[in-house]
Amino acid sequence: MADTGVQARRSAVYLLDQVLGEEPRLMSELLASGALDKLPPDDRARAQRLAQDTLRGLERADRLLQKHLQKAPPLTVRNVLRVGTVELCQGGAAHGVVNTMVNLVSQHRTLSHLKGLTNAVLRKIAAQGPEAWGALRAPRLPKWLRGPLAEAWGTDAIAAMEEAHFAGAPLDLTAKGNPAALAEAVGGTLLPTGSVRVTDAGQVSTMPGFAEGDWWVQDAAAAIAVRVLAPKEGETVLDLCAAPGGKTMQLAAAGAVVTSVDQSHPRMQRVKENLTRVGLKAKTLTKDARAVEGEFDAILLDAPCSATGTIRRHPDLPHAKDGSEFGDLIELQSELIDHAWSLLKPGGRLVFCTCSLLPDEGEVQVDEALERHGDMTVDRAALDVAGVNAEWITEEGGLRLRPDFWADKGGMDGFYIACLRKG
Ligand SMILES: C[S@@+](CC[C@H](N)C(=O)[O-])C[C@H]1O[C@@H](n2cnc3c(N)ncnc32)[C@H](O)[C@@H]1O
Repeated sequence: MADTGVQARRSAVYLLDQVLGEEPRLMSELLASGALDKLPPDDRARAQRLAQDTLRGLERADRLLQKHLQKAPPLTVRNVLRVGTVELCQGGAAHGVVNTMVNLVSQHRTLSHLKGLTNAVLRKIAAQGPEAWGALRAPRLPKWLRGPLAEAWGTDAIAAMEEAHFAGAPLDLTAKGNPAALAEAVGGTLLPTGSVRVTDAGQVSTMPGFAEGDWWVQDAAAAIAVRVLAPKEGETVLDLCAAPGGKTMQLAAAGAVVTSVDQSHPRMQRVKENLTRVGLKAKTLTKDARAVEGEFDAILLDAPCSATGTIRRHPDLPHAKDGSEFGDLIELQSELIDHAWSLLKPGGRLVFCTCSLLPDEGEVQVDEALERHGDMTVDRAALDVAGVNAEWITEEGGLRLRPDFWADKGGMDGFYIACLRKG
């Protein structure tokens, strides 16, 4: 009889081979290019979860494994051992995990000779690993990222962020209507900022209200940007870099007349699908944000960035990236701010945000934009939003959100948000 866990584990190992390979790929890219499309939905979800759990616990797994390995086996076998170790240390049944992992290696075209090693190592892990696991530190970020973050926030803060990354993220929802009613319907908690948090959520599309379009998935920190912009009924609002459309939907739900722009065709398609599902309207444009014309009452710019604030959800990022493309992103962010500024009516407001933990993509961008634009001021009053803690407000008047904030509630994505007023 086929063990459904075999397919999911083989696919988890495949994902890890790609993320940790010589030409590292992001999991989101792999999934978008159909890497798991042949799997049934349950296996697909399980493969993703196993790969993500393994990436979150990679340092711990490697520490345990190194005691039992004289030299590093080929990457695929190392990843089989890593997935097995994480499963065993998180309470997986020893017999099932070890047998499946040994089978994966024995069925491999070129690595089958390593099945004995796989068996021996995982049996030792099954005996000693689970106890040792809990005593190990939360895995550290790689040096290329830990260095600049420690410089910006201090080593204690980085350690707290690493704890948050290791803990992963619950599911946050934004209600189209009443958030308290949504919290009750889905068995979630209403967060101070109005998002609804669900722990141990199952498949999103089977949750109450999904088919009816009552809500969409959106991290609580990401949802704050639109609350800072505070759209009013009938205002013209431009949402730049909008896909997959979480903020477009918030703006449209508030009654604004929304123009939603993203340069990616497939991602814009998702904005349209999302709007249809929730029954909201926005004008959608697929183009470079720097080519948009017109004049708007308010603009939201959720600029492309390092995404270092989303590591709780994307534990592949620190492994698949090395920071080399961040310089180009930082330059693009200032070009986007400048163009957005040219589209804003006098008296209008631009909310600039990034899901980044790097000040160069947040605080520094705003400081520099203020130097370039004599008619730009920071609107501190806009940060007076329910649930926003005064300690999160920065010197220049933006909001610095970090994954270690709300630790007792399950954390939040790292974000930077500032409201800039024209004239
Ligand atoms: C952080 S995501 C946006 C998330 C979105 N605002 C939401 O709330 O769902 C950044 C987006 O910027 C888009 N993008 C990157 N460069 C762009 C450009 N020059 N013009 C327009 N969109 C761009 C990417 O395709 C991506 O969808």
